[in-house]
Amino acid sequence: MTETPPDFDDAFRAKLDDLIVWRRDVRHFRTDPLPDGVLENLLAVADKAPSVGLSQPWRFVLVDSAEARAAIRENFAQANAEALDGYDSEKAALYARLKLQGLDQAPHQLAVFCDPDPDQGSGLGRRTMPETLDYSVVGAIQILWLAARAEGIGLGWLSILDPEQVCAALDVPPEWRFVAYLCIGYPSVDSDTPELERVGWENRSPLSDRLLTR
Ligand SMILES: Cc1cc2c(cc1C)N(C[C@H](O)[C@H](O)[C@H](O)COP(=O)(O)O)c1[nH]c(=O)[nH]c(=O)c1N2
Repeated sequence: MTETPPDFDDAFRAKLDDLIVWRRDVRHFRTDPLPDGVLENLLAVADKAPSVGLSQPWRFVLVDSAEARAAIRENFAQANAEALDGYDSEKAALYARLKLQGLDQAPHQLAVFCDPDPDQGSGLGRRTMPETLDYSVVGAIQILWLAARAEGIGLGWLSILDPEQVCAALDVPPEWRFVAYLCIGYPSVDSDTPELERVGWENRSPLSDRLLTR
């Protein structure tokens, strides 16, 4: 343990802002795998994320088998078809054209779960808000996302899935809660603008829409 922090100067802060601006949800990947050990190093970085009561409730499952990946693809196809049914006219036509996953190209795929009652942390900080465990898992994913982008590696979050089917397909402990399915690899497209904005699905709104003062 050391008490003397590194010097985070203006140049660092400018680069950090670039990293945050260029972090993208990636759906288009090159198929070449990451060099050995790179993904494990990124997970070790994500493992330093803050967590309620220092409980580290995230559970990572590397999805490598063709059988498991096929089950996820089938799950997505079903969930995406049902999602499409929820739109009509032009929005449905646009939704049908969206690419919302990188399952066919991403060389690495990671399912992320939350342990809903980890011994670690002894319950600290979560009695009134047990959902802070899931919040902690999402925080670890955000750190993984930025750490990957800093290496020029893309990450795409896929949630258009039936969570129970994901748990069954990956044969995880029944109490684990599914949080995210992540496609990881080198992006074949880079942009400082979200894809949903580029294709005309949605635009970002000003922060003032979300900021209240009391
Ligand atoms: C919890 C959660 C869940 C999802 C997403 C994100 C998050 C945070 N996103 C990505 C999302 O569409 C993307 O973050 C926004 O469009 C903003 O784009 P950038 O991430 O800035 O590129 C996402 N993208 C996608 O193509 N399929 C999906 O199922 C999901 N699901």
